[in-house]
Amino acid sequence: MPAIPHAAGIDNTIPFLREAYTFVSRRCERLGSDLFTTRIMLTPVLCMRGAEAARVFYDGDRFTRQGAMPQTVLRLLQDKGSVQGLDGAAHRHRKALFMSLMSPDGIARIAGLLEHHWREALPRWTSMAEVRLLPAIGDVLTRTACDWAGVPVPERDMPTLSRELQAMIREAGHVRPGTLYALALRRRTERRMRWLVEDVRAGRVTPPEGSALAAVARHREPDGTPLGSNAAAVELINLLRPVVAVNRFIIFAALALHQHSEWRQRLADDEAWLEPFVQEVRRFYPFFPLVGGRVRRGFEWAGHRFAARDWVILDLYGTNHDSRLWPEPEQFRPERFKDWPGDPYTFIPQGAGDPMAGHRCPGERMTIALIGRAVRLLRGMHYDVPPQDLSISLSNMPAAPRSQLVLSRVRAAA
Ligand code: HEM
Repeated sequence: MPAIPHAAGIDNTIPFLREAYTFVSRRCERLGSDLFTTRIMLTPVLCMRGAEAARVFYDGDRFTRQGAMPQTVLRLLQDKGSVQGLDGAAHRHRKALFMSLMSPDGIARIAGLLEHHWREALPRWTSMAEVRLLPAIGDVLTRTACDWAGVPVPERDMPTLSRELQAMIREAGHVRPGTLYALALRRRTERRMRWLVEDVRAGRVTPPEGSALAAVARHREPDGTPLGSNAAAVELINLLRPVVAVNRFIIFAALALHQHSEWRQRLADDEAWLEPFVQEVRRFYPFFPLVGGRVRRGFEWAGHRFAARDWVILDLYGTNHDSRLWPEPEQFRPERFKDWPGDPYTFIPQGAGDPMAGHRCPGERMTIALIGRAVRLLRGMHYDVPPQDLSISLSNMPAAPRSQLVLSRVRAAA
């Protein structure tokens, strides 16, 4: 069996944290291999990238997410009892709950709610000297997500909830004092959601029919017992938080409209460019750098023996920037998505494979719809982009322009 190359260094934790989005692909290039072994946090890990690696990682039940992420990331992004921690039939049963909420009607409704809350925020933005777009869109999306999910939140609590949800996303890639603060905030959000589920079950709150709150509160485990209220709270947050996280893609879309301004006109001339533009935003800009898994049962692939409990990392960002799959990957070119056949293993910003069967993100169509609606709303606004630091550090997970994209002189189009 040919040996898999080993990356230089006894332990690569510090380079991993420093290089973040480019850690895996740099070493793949250097070693001339799509797989290599190393140590991170003193633990042996196999890193891989590319379409074939994505297929192995996502097809079948080879990998579990249990024990595959640092505790802080796990607690901020998914937490115990969530769909991500389940495997096999139990996972598919819970996943069906998420997929049932992603109907074309449900997605059209959330895009309409985004527009409603965006237009509601616009008069405030026009009265401000400057609007910092990342948190401003985070606030709009918090309202959108709660409305869509049927989660009632008193107006006075909205800013706090928005701060809590945004902190979970911002701190997930770090271990620093802010991370502990975000964890404490998360506990508060979990309590709020647990009480809400208990209120629904006790008949004190009636959720809108067909809403996410109704579906989660009424969900039953495969053995017919109701989902525990802690797990229900975690799953509700698993619907709210990622909707708010779409603010990062929306500011990347705004940045693309600013830096590739010819696309404003092309989008105005032909609406058919909207989806290719959104897809290129999701490919080009950095969001989830990678996903981790642990081998469930031993298997062999590419001449390598994967033993049970082996830790494996799949490079999402590197696969989306693999020049064999995406020629000139560092060019922003929506044209590449014009007649794209939709391969589920080459373009993987939200995971790969079949979302019904594996851990691929259930919210991908929703994400595309939200970014698309936001692009239309941005095109319908006038604003200036004053001088600021728009650079994006690929060492910082999750990435964003350093300035968080500041707009000035915001006004609605005539
Ligand atoms: C902001 C854009 C988003 C990004 C970058 C993103 C990214 C991802 C990725 C990479 C995974 C796969 C993790 C794995 O393989 O273990 C995932 C899973 C997941 N995402 Fe998303 N996501 C986004 C939006 C959404 C939305 C809008 C929702 C729901 C409203 C959502 C809910 C979930 C859930 C529940 C899972 C776990 C699925 C499972 O384990 O089967 N995400 N997401």
